[in-house]
Amino acid sequence: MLRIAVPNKGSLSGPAAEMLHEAGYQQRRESKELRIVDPENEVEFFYLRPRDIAIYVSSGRLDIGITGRDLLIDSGADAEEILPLGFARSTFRFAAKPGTANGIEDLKGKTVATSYEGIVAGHLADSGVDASVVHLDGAVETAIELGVAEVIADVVETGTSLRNAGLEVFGEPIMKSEAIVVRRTGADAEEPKVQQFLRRLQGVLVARTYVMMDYDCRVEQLEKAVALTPGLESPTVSPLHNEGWVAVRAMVPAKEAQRIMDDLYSIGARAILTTAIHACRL
Ligand SMILES: Nc1ncnc2c1ncn2[C@@H]1O[C@H](COP(=O)(O)OP(=O)(O)OP(=O)(O)O)[C@@H](O)[C@H]1O
Ligand SMILES: O=P(O)(O)OC[C@H]1O[C@H](OP(=O)(O)OP(=O)(O)O)[C@H](O)[C@@H]1O
Ligand SMILES: [Mg+2]
Repeated sequence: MLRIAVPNKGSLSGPAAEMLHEAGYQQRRESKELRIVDPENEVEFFYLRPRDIAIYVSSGRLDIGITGRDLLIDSGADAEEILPLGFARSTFRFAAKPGTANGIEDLKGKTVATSYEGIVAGHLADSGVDASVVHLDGAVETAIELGVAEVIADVVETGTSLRNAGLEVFGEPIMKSEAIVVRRTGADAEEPKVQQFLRRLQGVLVARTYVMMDYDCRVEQLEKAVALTPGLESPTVSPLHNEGWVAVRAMVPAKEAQRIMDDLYSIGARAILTTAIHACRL
């Protein structure tokens, strides 16, 4: 049975459970459940704090985990990213009152408050900057107002929390993060049960980002049309009853579907349809 760590709280937990559900796995019905077994799929899910997941996975007691890239790096655990999942996207940045600092070099001798001490201390050391780091559990934006630090380093998504605290980001982004699947460093990623789990999640990612497009076009326009809709392998082309016409079917990125439909129409394609993909194995 594959043992999988899933975030029990915070920004990662809802979207992670939704993705696992879409991938056909049972999920807990009640937010206090700590573990569930899904016997049909031969997996067991452990609901853990997102920050602890890489540590459990690195111990080898759990096979796989879903966490944030920033949390993995912050933990320093012996685990590696094997699949990015495209949700809980954020950047990790320094911020301060306007006019305090323009770049990391201005942090010398200052105090930085953060919940991600591992990332910040590592980044300061790599940059050769000598600054103190104070660890806070959350709501670090308030640390400056209350005099605990001159600078903070925190997760930024929309920037609303920083604006509300009267703070501004400065310097280069320290890192970009999103939800990821982690595995113990050096563990056999080719293991069939692990591969099957990853294929299911990849299927969800593809179903979310692609649509199926069907259209009819004249044989003379086929090469131009196929250049617009190359598909993943190659489009399916079938003859129509009307001679000189073909039907084409290909997967296209959902974000580009409307533009591609306009372009196909302008080269003479007709009966252009898109349909959602519910599940897929590439
Ligand atoms: N506002 C946000 N937008 C996108 N991702 C976020 C946001 N806040 C946190 N994250 C991401 O979520 C992960 C942190 O999860 P965690 O549950 O520890 O914190 P949280 O979502 O801030 O929840 P809480 O602080 O309430 O416990 C990190 O990978 C981080 O990048
Ligand atoms: O750029 P934004 O869209 O405002 O999002 C970023 C904020 O979201 C998270 O905070 P959360 O609400 O989880 O509170 P916390 O600081 O206690 O973790 C994060 O720590 C930032 O404060
Ligand atoms: Mg938070």
